[in-house]
Formats: sequence, C-alpha cells, structure tokens
Amino acid sequence: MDALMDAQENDAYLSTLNELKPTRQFEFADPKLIKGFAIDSKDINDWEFLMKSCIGCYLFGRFARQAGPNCSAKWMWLEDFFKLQKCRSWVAAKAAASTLLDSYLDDNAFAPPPKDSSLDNIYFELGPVDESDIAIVGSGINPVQVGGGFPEKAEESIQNAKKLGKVDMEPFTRIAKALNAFLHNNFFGDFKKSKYFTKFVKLEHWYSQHTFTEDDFEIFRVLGRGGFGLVNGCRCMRTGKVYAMKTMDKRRVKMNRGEEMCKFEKELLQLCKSDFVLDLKYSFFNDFELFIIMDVKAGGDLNFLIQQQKCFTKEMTQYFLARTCEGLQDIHNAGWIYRDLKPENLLLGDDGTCWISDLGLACPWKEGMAGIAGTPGYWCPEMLRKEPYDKGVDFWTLGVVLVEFLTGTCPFRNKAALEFGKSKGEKDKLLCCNMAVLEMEVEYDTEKMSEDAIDLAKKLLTKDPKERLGKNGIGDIKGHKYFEGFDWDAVTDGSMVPPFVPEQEVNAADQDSIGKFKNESEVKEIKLSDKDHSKYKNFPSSNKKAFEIDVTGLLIWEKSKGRPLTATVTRERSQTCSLM
Ligand SMILES: Nc1ncnc2c1ncn2[C@@H]1O[C@H](COP(=O)(O)OP(=O)(O)OP(=O)(O)O)[C@@H](O)[C@H]1O
Repeated sequence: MDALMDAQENDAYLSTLNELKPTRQFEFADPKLIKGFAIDSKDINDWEFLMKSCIGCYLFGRFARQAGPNCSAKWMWLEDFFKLQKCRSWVAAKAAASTLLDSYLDDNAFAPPPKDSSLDNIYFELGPVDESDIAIVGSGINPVQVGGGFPEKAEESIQNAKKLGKVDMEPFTRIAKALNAFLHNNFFGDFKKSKYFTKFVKLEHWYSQHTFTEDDFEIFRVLGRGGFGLVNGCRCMRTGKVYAMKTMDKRRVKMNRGEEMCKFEKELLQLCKSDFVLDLKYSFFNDFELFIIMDVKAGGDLNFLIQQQKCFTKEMTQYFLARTCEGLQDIHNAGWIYRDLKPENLLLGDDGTCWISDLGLACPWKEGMAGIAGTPGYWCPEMLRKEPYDKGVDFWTLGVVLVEFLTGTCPFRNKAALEFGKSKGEKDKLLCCNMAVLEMEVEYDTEKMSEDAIDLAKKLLTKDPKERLGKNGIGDIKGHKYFEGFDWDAVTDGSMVPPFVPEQEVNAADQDSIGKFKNESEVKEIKLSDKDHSKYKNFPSSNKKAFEIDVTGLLIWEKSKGRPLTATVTRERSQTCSLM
C-alpha cells in the first residue's frame, strides 16, 4: 500500500472516531406489519419490558419531559436513581444520593428543569409493577410528592454512608418502585398513543427481524493482526458507532485446529460482564470467515506503547496493573482462566483506560487441567512441567508484565534468559526461554525497579504455584506494599483519572508492517467440509443491550441535530424504500 493511500485510510478512520456519522438509515417494515407486531407482542405492551430497554427508557424520558412536571420530575428522579445504582464507591454513591434528596425529596426544592438527557444507557430492573408500592406517592409536598417517611429514611442512609462504607439503598429502591408504579398507572396509556412509542415499536420490530452480518459494517484500516486474521476498525452503518472487527479465516483456524479457541473466545466475551474486559457486541460468519465485533480501543495495545515509551512510570504501571488485576478477578469469578496475559493483549482506550482483550486462550477451569497455552516467555513453570494448573498461571504472567512495564523487556525473552538457557546446554531460542522460566532467578534492574516493585515481582514470579502471591485472590496483590497509598476503590468504580491519555492519532503500526500472513497460499488450499461449517452453528450472536445503547446514542445525536423523530425510511412489501 502506498503512503498516500495509507494516510487517506488513517484520516478516514480518525474522522469516524471523532464524529458519529451514520451512513445508512434504518429501513422499517410496512406500517401494517409493525402495527400487527405492536398489537400481538406481549412484550411491547409491557411496562417492565419498556423499562428494561435503554431505547424504551430514553423515549419514555423524551415523552415525560413534555408531559408536565407531575411526570417529568418523577422520571428525572428515576434517571438520577439509575446513576446512584451505578456508583461503585460509597463516596460517589453518597454524592449521587444527596442529589436525589436535595433536588427532589426536600419540601423546599423546585424540580430541576427538564433538560434533554444525554444518557444512552439507562434501564431498570425493578420487577413487575406492584400497586401497593404507590401508597407513598402523593402524600409529600416535595417535587416528586413522596411521603410516608421515605425522604427522612433516605436522609438517614446518606448520614450513615461513611460509617457503613455504603449507602443503604433500601429507601431509594422503595421510592424508585413507587415512582415506577405511579408512572405506569398514570402515563403509560398516553405514552402508547405518542410518536415515541411508535418509534420504540419500529426499532424493536427491526431488531427482531434483523440478523447482523458483515454488510452492516463499513471497514476501515487494519489495527492489528491476530493468529487467524486481521483486526480492522469498522463502523456500524445504521448507528454510526465505531467498533473493532476481528476476522478469523475458517481455513486458517482449521489448519491450526483452533475451532475450540474461537468458540471459547466468543463464549467468554459474551459471558464476562466486566468493566475491565472487552465484551462481545456481535458475532457472525460467512462461508470463509468468522467475525467478532467489539469496542474499538483506539489507544493501541500496551506493547505498542512500551515500544514508543521504552518503559512506563510507576503511576502508569500501578494503574495498568490494577485494572488488569480487576479484569482477571472478573474472569476468575466467572470460573475461567485467561492464560494469555501479555502487553499486546492489553488495549488502551482513547480515554487512557486499559482493557483485557483477546480471550482466545481463555477457558473454563477444570480440576486437573494441564497443557501449554499462551505465548513463549509468558508460560509459567507448572505449565512447562506439564503439571495441572489453576488461576495461578495468570498471577505468574502478571509478574512478567510488571517487569516488562517497568523495564521495557520481558524477563524471559531477553539476553539474560538466552544466555542462561545456553549455559544449561540449550541451543534453540524457545528452549532457552523455557529453561529460564523453569530455573533462572531473574536479576532485577534496580535503576528501573524500586525495592517494592522487585518484591512484588519476586512474589508473583515464584516458581511454586502454591507459594505464589495471588493464591488467596487478588486481595494479596492489592495489599502489597507496592500499592501502598494507591486508591483501589477509584479503580474499581472507574473514577481514577488515567495517568496517561494517548494522542488522538492512529496508535497502531502502519498497515504494511502489520502486514500479510506468510502462509496465505497454504491456507487457500484447505477445503472446508459441512462438518467444519457445522462447528460454528452457535457462533452468531448479538448483544441486545449494545444495540440499544448505540441506537439511543443515535437518537440523542439526531435530537441534537434537530432531526424529527418520525423521519424514517420504510421498506414497502415491494422491497423499495420510501421516506415516511
Ligand atoms: N478491540 C480492539 N481495538 C483496537 N485494536 C484491537 C482490538 N482488538 C485487537 N486489536 C489489535 O489487533 C491485535 C490482534 O488482536 P488479538 O490479540 O485479539 O488477535 P489474536 O488472534 O487473538 O492474536 P494472538 O495471535 O496474539 O493470539 C491486538 O494486539 C491489537 O493491536
């Protein structure tokens, strides 16, 4: 690829990252079909279903804002209650709870004006409407008319937050249930007659009929190369949302017997709900390829960053390590082990957060599990000794990446490891590396690593897994003196300001050096049988919540551009499109 083309593709990718630009409109079915769907579908007519949907909540929020203060104040209280539910530390929760109290539950308060919502991810799991909940609405003289002693109980729970280390959610949840029931009883009927509900039905119907394929995405430049194919930036054309598309050539997968890896990667991406691990948005296949769509992390991988910066500061190392620990904990809690921790697999968001990606080698943990998996230099001793292993493999690699972050080199892939291997009679590089993992005591660079960092590395790089730090969980690591004074709560609740924010540029090698696969012609020779294809029958999936969030983002964007809610394209029975 010539330099000009490379530059043009970089520009196209960067401009998609910076601006929401949907390039294809939703095509809705014939209005008669949609009407039929609205009448027949039990879900669509159910308030609880509406409240569980981000699109439903956003559209009800638009309706509520123009339905008068009796509706808007109560709904906006619920929106702020949603923010309270999301807080992970008591400090953040106390602040969010105080907003609910001061702005809506105080007799002297005036409800805040109903300004547009910019929240694309609100939804509620409040259960079925319970009429008895309503009793506490109407008796108060505050903006949401809540009485029954609940404003006082909410105040008490805020006062006790510090002592308890949490905000007692009970009074807030009771109020939320009461307002939820009130809005259902008094406003759901009118909402169902509004254009907002029509839009909701159309979108639900569209989703129920649609199967995502590669035709839904526009592809941009290559961001990285994986074992079975390339990773590109891409954009979902209807919502304008930018993602990363990982493509895996089924023939290359077959050649490397990687079918199970692809299956596990997709399964864990789908299963693991973590703020530290990339999750799956959509997956699908065609005759030759498997596709995984996930969030794009535009800051590049940490290996790329190490190459640029040579090594990381203590602040960066602590932050990256802490987020990685939290992600590993979520994976372990799901009953899986990760097995492939290395800087290439830690991706940096454009905001500086780092994320565990590439779950291809992760698998559900089973007693007695053994066998080599991962990357040379990051394999742990028990794997090389062919012994059974457990989550301790991930703590070993955490030690490896700690050294790599602070010194810029992997301690078992450097000159010292090579020389150690040679001194033990090994000739091959890989065997030298393995010998170093098994027997070499790492010599730490005291100019780049503090005493505490060395102590942590030594404890993680303990060759006997029974003695290794982490055997009792990540609490062992959190409590190590390398992290003295470090605010783990701020990492857990996402409030820590990342110590490094990447430049808004293409943080990836140029496309030619990411390059092509060496054995392309060999791969083309591989024939795929029906049996091969049948291995992927459960591969396609779509994450409805992700779809809802993207569509809500689109609706918010359209509102900010002054676009009318009803302007949509309808697909007639004849399959031609027209504007409604
Ligand atoms: N979501 C993403 N956002 C941005 N870049 C990504 C994303 N996912 C992957 N990449 C880039 O593509 C590279 C390869 O992706 P990944 O590691 O998932 O592939 P793989 O087939 O599992 O690779 P490996 O052979 O290392 O196991 C990453 O190192 C990273 O540079």
